Amino acid sequence: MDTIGKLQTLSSRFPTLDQDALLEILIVCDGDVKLATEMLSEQIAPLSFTTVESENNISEPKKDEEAEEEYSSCLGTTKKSVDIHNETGTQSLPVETKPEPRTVQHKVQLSSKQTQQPSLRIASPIKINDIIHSRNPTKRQLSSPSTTSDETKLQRPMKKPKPTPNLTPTSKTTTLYTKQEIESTIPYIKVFPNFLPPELSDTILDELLSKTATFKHNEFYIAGTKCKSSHKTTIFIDELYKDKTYDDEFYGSDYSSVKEVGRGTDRQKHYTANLKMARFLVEDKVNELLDSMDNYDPTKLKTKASMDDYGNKPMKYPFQIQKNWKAMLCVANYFETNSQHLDWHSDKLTNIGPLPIIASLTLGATRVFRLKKTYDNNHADTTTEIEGKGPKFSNHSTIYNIPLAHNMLAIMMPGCQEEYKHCVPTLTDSLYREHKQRQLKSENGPCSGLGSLGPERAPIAGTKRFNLTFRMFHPKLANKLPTCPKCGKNMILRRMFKNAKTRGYYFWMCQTGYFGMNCDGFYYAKFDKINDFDDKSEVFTKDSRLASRWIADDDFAALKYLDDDWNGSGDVLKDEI
Ligand SMILES: O=C(O)CCC(=O)C(=O)O
Ligand SMILES: [Fe+2]
Repeated sequence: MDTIGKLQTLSSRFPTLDQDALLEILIVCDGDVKLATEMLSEQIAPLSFTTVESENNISEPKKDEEAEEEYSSCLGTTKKSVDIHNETGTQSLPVETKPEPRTVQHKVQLSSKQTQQPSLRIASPIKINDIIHSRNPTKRQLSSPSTTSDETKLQRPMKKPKPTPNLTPTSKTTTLYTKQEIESTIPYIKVFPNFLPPELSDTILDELLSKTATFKHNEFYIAGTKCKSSHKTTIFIDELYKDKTYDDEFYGSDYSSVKEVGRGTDRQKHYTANLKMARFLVEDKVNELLDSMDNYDPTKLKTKASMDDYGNKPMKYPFQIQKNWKAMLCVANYFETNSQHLDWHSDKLTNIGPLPIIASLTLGATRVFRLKKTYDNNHADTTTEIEGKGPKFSNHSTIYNIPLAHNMLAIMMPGCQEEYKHCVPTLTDSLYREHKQRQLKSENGPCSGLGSLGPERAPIAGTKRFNLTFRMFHPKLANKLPTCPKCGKNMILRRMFKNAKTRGYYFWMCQTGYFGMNCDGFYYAKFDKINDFDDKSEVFTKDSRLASRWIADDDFAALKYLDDDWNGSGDVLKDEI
């Protein structure tokens, strides 16, 4: 059965859970529908519940508290339902977290064998209300017919409930509306509303609307199963770089089969004159940001550096591009309808290198861009035991929503791909309603320039939204990637993140291993010369003492282990994949 089929099976069994949540649990269960069903059943098996949603509920505006509740449940659905936890996860403005100033950590180290204690899985029961409130109109179409009636009783096979000795926290959801809120909460994001001259943004939008036929769905693999992305993409590339090798991640996929629909075909376009103009403005903005920081200087580095150690200017990170950032490539995403979405991911580093900058410009309808830390820094225990499957990684970090409006530039700065994952969720009716209400409340207020979901900012586009993601091929990685010492195939670049002891080490793994095949070819990444473009030394090594590591300044769990010895990949592949 393909993944879509598996999702449909799960959806018919658990019609109250949304597609993102089901997909995530399917991934956790390695594509095993039976296991996913068992896990979900364990949580809701003892329950017999009544769904109360009626057709009227979908279109009629709700009272504030109701909308708030549904909105936050809806936003939190992914995490909540995947981890099967029961908190409502509502968190409203103002944002309360203030990030630490960022600093640099660059560590080359030798250490003793790493040991990891798997922890026990602690599950909490689902609350019926959560299930009911997490329902949304989009899921309705995927639900079994019995759920579409006004009042339906769903009876699960009776199973003895498992004792729940401890409640594991769930993800909260917070929506960030203003530049100040966004940038002070997520230090790796910079936003610039109304970025392009208005005529240019409208002209490019027109141009893209006339090119929609060149956008295609991406194909990718989950647990060995071929899937098709819900949204579509196309590629604009600088003529100068059209022959560069780049891997399939630019198509939203890691898998080589996508090459056939991608490189060298009608999906690869040259920048048009207007896009070139936008590109240059984006480059100028990124370089302005880079120029406002000091270049990385290891001599200034202390055990734990902080921005203040260098005066007022923050220092760039060690392996990031230090200057002259170029938007050589633009992967354009196209969301035609509100239900088209992009699942949780971090953009792959293979060609763009460690600590990359990705600048994304939204044109057309406003959609929510969602971010969440890649690991859970508030809970030391990031693994849970899944029966018969060993320890699994879990993450209850806050989910942040950023509504991206027409002509808004969002720059993912160095560290964003390493520390956060992101997605564009389906725009449900409830999510839309909630944002409309907030927009009305804040008209002429501090959020007036931001946060209006839907087509209002660019009526011509209707629900259509384009997102241009500008990227730079890393000069050291664009032409020459390491090949697998075992099978000779290409390798992909990743960073360890699941375990605080090893978090931050970059490594190369055989791309076939990533797709569940046998090859476990592995190198550490060696980036000490990555910004010396004349240097010809390799960017990989077998010697763990030369391995390159970057740890975020607020990652105290990992910083604690900074000086520990660690000498080997050990079970890295098993742990990290
Ligand atoms: O559409 C967006 O805002 C995000 C696009 C994205 O994450 C990607 O292209 O990798
Ligand atoms: Fe992305």
